[in-house]
Amino acid sequence: MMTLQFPFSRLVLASNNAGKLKEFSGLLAPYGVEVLPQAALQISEAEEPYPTFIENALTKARHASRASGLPALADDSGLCVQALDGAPGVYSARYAQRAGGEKSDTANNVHLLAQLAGRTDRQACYVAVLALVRHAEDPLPLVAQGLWQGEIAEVPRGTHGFGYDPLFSLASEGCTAAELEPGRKNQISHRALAWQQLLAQLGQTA
Ligand SMILES: O=P(O)(O)OP(=O)(O)OP(=O)(O)OC[C@H]1O[C@@H](n2cnc3c(O)ncnc32)[C@H](O)[C@@H]1O
Ligand SMILES: [Mg+2]
Repeated sequence: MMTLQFPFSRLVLASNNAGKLKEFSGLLAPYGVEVLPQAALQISEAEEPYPTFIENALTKARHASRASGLPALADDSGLCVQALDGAPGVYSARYAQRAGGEKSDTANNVHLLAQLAGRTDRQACYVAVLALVRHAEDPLPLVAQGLWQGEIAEVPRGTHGFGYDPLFSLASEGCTAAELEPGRKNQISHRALAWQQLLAQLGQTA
């Protein structure tokens, strides 16, 4: 295990997604940094109005840092499906809601399957963009991205993970992301890859 000195001992995790929080607690565990989910500090959810992951990630990080006075790490992520011209993309959390349905993982999965009905071209990519700001006005945030290629299954399988994981099928693993052990997902996911990129940058700047 690489030992690494963080330039700070505490940070706010600028997310309200329980699945992400669980994955980040695993990813950050070895580094001895105290991680505070923003809800624990009564920080409101930031607006995510932008068309790119990076803009939304930075906005979430700055919002949490401004409210807490602490460094903040944000993740803006989503699923990009080739046959749907990259949708749901930055709207992944709000996919069914934007079509008049409810805001839930189940509704999003049902909507995605409906959009792909009859399609055999089912390639997709998970994207995660991380932004780490040392303070709210940080002019030089650390930014990293990770991509994870898969295919959208015909039926959901598996109970681990969150979001679109039951539909995200991995040829190399022979299962969906929701059938992977959480530790395995945290080695190979878009979020894990982005985190490794961020760590490399921290190594350079610490
Ligand atoms: O903004 P925060 O508070 O972090 O939580 P969120 O769920 O709204 O997060 P995003 O705005 O980044 O939307 C990302 C959506 O993309 C999907 N997603 C991202 N990463 C995923 C993963 O590892 N597994 C399954 N679905 C994922 C899932 O539907 C998320 O709700
Ligand atoms: Mg969000």
